[in-house]
Amino acid sequence: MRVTVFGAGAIGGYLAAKLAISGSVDLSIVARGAHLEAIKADGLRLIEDGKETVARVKAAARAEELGVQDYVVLALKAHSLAPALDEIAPLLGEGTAVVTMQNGVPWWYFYKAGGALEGTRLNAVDPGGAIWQRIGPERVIGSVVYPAVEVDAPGLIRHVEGTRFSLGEPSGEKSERVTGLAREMVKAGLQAPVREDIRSEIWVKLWGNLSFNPISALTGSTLAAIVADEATRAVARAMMLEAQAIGEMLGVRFLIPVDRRIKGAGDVGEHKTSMLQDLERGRPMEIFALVTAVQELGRLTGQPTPTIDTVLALVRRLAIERGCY
Ligand SMILES: NC(=O)C1=CN([C@@H]2O[C@H](COP(=O)(O)OP(=O)(O)OC[C@H]3O[C@@H](n4cnc5c(N)ncnc54)[C@H](OP(=O)(O)O)[C@@H]3O)[C@@H](O)[C@H]2O)C=CC1
Ligand SMILES: CC(C)(CO)C(=O)C(=O)O
Repeated sequence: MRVTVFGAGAIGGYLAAKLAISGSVDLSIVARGAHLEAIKADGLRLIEDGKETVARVKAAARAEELGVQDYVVLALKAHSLAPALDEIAPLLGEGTAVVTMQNGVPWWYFYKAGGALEGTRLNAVDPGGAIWQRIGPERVIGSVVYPAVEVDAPGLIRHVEGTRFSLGEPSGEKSERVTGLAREMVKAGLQAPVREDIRSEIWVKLWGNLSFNPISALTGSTLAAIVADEATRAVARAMMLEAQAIGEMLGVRFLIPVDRRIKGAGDVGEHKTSMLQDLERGRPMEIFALVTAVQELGRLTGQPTPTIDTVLALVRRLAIERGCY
């Protein structure tokens, strides 16, 4: 099985290191800059449970060096996908499956979703429908990524916690391609449950990201602090209820109550969300996939989003001012 991880940063680097150490797939990565140079020189280094392991991986700057794959895992940030389409293309052949590992609303959301919006392209995550057209939603295996991972230095991945990558076909089918990939991930020591309704799980993760991430960026607060403060908790809750109404219009089942989801976020503790970390590092924030796309879904379903609109206006402005938009 030929697998390329495109964008082997924190999440992609973790997945690639685990698969490479397990050794049962023909694994390669596409990376760039100092990170790529370090991996080529010293291997992909993974710190997990306090122990460092070095994974020897085939690493390339250009996909042409690797050729057509059985699976391509897109582990870029959501806003990096469209600019990378030309670079991804050489990896795709007739039967190549593409696993999307971005947080937020995926660009393929309305592929095989059924209902009146079937086939709708989401401008917030796929401007002009270019990703839909160039990659093709029929290749997609969706995922929800739970591990927390960081890149500590070029070539050095630090796993913080969690091993679960839920997988699912947009159609809900338990196809050979999704179960085959799940088997390899499990062999590598990861949890890879195959879901029949991956969209509902995407929404439960998104529920926290669409609210806590921008609020943390705006306030500089950790998850625990946002939840402990009655006023910021109320803002997050209002955003989540607006999102829930949208999701339910789209047939999503929210299997946990909103207050339990809020408590779960608070229990993560003194953790800075990825959006706050990106802001502090001067990197682009995933506003489009986590917030703007939900606003767009609100417009498409006719659901009002007053709190989401307000927080989005503020965080967008902040991102522009700081060069992180
Ligand atoms: N990190 C985490 O703990 C979690 C992350 N996620 C989600 O996973 C996704 C990936 O996040 P994360 O791993 O943190 O992001 P990272 O920024 O760590 O990794 C993305 C990698 O892709 C590289 N990249 C971007 N464009 C290209 C390109 N054209 N060619 C080659 N490499 C490229 C980046 O390089 P460069 O640095 O040079 O831009 C970077 O190394 C996001 O959607 C995030 O929200 C979900 C759960 C947890
Ligand atoms: C920590 C958490 C769960 C915040 O909602 C997250 O996924 C992120 O920081 O992007």
